[in-house]
Amino acid sequence: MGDANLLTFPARLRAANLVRTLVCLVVLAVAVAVLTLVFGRSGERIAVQMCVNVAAVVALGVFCGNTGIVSFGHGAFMAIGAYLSGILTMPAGIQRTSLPELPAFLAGHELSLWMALPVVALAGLVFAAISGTAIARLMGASAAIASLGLLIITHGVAVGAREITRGSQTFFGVPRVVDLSLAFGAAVVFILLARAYRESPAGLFARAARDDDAAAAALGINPRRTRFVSWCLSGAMCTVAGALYGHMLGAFSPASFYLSLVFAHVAMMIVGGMASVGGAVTGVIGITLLQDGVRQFEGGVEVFGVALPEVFGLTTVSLGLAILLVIWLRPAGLVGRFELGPGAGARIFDRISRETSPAPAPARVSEEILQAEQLSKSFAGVRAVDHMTFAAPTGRVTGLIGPNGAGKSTLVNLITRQYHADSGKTLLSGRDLSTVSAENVARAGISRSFQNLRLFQGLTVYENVLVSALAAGHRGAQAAAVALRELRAFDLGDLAATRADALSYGARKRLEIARAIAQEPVILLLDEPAAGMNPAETDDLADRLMQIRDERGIGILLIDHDLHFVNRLSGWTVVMHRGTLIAEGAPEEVRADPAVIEAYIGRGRTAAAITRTTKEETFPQQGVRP
Ligand SMILES: Nc1ncnc2c1ncn2[C@@H]1O[C@H](COP(=O)(O)OP(=O)(O)OP(=O)(O)O)[C@@H](O)[C@H]1O
Repeated sequence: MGDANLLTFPARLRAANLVRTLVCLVVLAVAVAVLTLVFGRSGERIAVQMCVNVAAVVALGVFCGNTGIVSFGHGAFMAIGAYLSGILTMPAGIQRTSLPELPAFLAGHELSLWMALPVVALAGLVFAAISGTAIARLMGASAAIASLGLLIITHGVAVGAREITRGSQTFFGVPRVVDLSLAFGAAVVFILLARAYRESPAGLFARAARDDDAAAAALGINPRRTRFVSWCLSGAMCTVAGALYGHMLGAFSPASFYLSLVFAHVAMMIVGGMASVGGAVTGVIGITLLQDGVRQFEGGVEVFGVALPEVFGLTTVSLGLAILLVIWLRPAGLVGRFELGPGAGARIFDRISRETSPAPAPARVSEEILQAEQLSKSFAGVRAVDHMTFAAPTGRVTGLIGPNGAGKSTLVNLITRQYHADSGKTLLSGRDLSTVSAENVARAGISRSFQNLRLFQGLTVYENVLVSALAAGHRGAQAAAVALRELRAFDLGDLAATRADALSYGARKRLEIARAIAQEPVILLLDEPAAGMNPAETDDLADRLMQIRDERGIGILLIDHDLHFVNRLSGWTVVMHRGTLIAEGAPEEVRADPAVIEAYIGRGRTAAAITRTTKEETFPQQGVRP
């Protein structure tokens, strides 16, 4: 990508996102049109149900797609929406007979659906905020199981609260006011909302934390908060979808929102592809057509004169088979991670693209100093860091070297609070960072790269850097401009639209540093940035880092096994061995220090050997730890 292309990239990305949204809407409109035009009244009924399901599954995807956690709890929100809206809109006469013991504050409102929906959404939001405080603390399978627990509890309460829900009996008298235009309109609004959230800073933070919790925290993003926000929005939307579902059915019971509905919705989301809104839409359309097609056969039909028997449960079995097949053949779902690329968007929307100029280099940082004081950390008897004290000021590259297992990475993890120190302190210009969270260390101005690459694999190169600029507090065009500046600084412009997991190793390394720098840190911690690079790439990286240090005045703590690389950059070298500081000083002094020579090479070798030594000679055992 040339410079001109890079400059229009943010605008083209916005255009591509607009195209993706339009594609979702057009696909849904075509499916609705085909159903109603080809199958008449029965097709219209299916289309209404399909649109309500699109709303529900898109709402479910707001949490699942952005956080990567499968939730089963959304049936609970739908039940709350359906019952609350049913009670608020029910004609008073019917309510008196069907719910004679309804608490007074709920009785006799007779609201229109439009008046009831905001109340329902608010109730969903409150319920989501309460349940979300627990669920957002969890990840993966634990969060999924907790959401299932929420569904089971809510179902139990719905069955038990007879005076409000009629228990397990049918709850009737809910005005059936959801027609095709309302259902389609709701689906459109939900798709727009979900797309807008996905591309917003909050949505991008959630997707970054989904891909790598620790790396997101190292940028100052609070992963729990991203899950909480996604859960709340998704919960409120699901409650509204539940209200629409209730007003579509007119009569329902707690079982209507229990396992079979939840299973169907999760199946739709997984079959279409959990990672995108388009996946949710595709899944609902595909499964709806499949279910309605199969249902024709469930009661027994005659095909070419052959009478097929009645097969009870055929629809559920076919749904299960569809899931198994898709998971087997396309684990990421039908739509998968495929999304219309920015290139295609650019062709359509080039004329509306506005150029973004890369941000100028930030002002030089003020003088600050990072200090570690007596930091210690043990792992099951291994003293990884032992009373380490050193300082890394701004405007200088401080080299941190030592043989394998010396404790360098552990030290960095202690500074960034990924590990908690057993004792000792970290101070940034006197401010104690030893008790703050990893996010707050990042916000204080310390950013890092990881020894074992931790990129946001599902995001593009541009998004990886953009998320860092957004986390640093930039917004809109300014965030885009900062991202462009760092992409240029690390020669990643050509790869802006490429997903991080498709990059070469050298480009991944550069991207991780570009992402850390986009945070505009005061101190940058680089853990083996040149590992795996060839000599030309290493030299190139050294040039880029020196330019950044000189232009911005930031301090760099540089760990690497390539001593030529470290010596070229650093003005001060700190040497660790077995968790302790064994030497520090100007690089040439340190090179001649007998303790350093002994730690690295053993007795009997000369200082000159260190300078001559290539990293392969010195560190034959250097490996990559998971
Ligand atoms: N999470 C962990 N759990 C248990 N032991 C650990 C952990 N992290 C580090 N260690 C141990 O602490 C010691 C120091 O490891 P560390 O990775 O900090 O060294 P290093 O100097 O960065 O090594 P290298 O140059 O090989 O990356 C080693 O003995 C290592 O096995």
